[in-house]
Amino acid sequence: MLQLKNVSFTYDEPVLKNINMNIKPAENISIIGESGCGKSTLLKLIYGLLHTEGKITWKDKELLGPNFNLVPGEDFIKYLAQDFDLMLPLSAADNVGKYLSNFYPVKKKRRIKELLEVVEMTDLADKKAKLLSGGQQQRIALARALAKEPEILLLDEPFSHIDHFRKNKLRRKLFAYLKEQNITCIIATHDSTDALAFADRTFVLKNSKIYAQGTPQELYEQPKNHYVASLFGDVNYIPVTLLKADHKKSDKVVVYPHELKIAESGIEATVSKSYFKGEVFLVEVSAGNSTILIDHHEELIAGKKICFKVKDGVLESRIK
Ligand SMILES: Nc1ncnc2c1ncn2[C@@H]1O[C@H](COP(=O)(O)OP(=O)(O)OP(=O)(O)O)[C@@H](O)[C@H]1O
Repeated sequence: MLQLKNVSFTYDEPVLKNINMNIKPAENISIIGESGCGKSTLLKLIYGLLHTEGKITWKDKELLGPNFNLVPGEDFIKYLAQDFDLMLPLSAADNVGKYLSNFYPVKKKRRIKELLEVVEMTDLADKKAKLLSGGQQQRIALARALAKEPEILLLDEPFSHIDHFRKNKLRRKLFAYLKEQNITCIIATHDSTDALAFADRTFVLKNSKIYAQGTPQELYEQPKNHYVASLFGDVNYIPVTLLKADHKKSDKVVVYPHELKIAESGIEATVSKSYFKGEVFLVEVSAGNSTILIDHHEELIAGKKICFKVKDGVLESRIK
């Protein structure tokens, strides 16, 4: 178990205050939150680059941090920072094998080949790192982080430079590999797909604290509020009275665009814009004083009068 007890950190101002987490071996955790909320700082504290007031333990052994370790960082943890820190004159393969022992050359070669396959870089194994694109460098840095079979892998925005086409396949491959190898992984991310599809649990950071936590499904389906829901993409925050005329309180409710449907009757609205999203159009409408986003199968022209409804069961599950 990786345990964080009252982990706090201050640069000029407090960035993290009393963070508590219990993470099981082989769990995949995502940390999400707006830019500057302290995600990278938390990874640096766990790795041992920064010293914390609180206590961090792995399998009941305290990780003492940089004030006690001559070389900051723990051997059994690999930390992939946002700058990948590759040896640019070396080839992709040599970068992956950089920290592997030369004592068993056949084993080393096999390991490099295996990792290049995980990150789909086999074809570029001999190319110098300085000649690789940003996304290719990032994939090599990922493979290098995995090379010495860490017990814990800390990833800071690991797919930020990788194109969409490759990202989804790479993510599926990487996270399957981590589960297979029982590697505990904590990923700091802006990308809701990392948090939704691949994490066992997600922590939301805000105002220096853990603001919400749960399985991705719990956080998405029952978001604590608009802030948490908006980390997963477009979301509406609608006065309940607009959706339910007999509602007495002045509260608002989170409704995702796919939870609304354009119908023959319902709440009256005027279309202001349609955005092409691939599978659907995101239709922006105004109703009362609210601007609302609705997923719809076809484009609607600005000025068109429509009616919409909330899909069955959504309001009942969100209104307390
Ligand atoms: N070396 C530093 N000295 C002073 N302040 C810092 C330093 N590094 C980070 N900060 C500040 O600490 C806060 C948290 O930074 P951190 O990089 O952990 O956020 P983050 O959530 O990872 O952001 P992003 O998503 O943009 O990478 C920010 O306000 C940042 O400006």
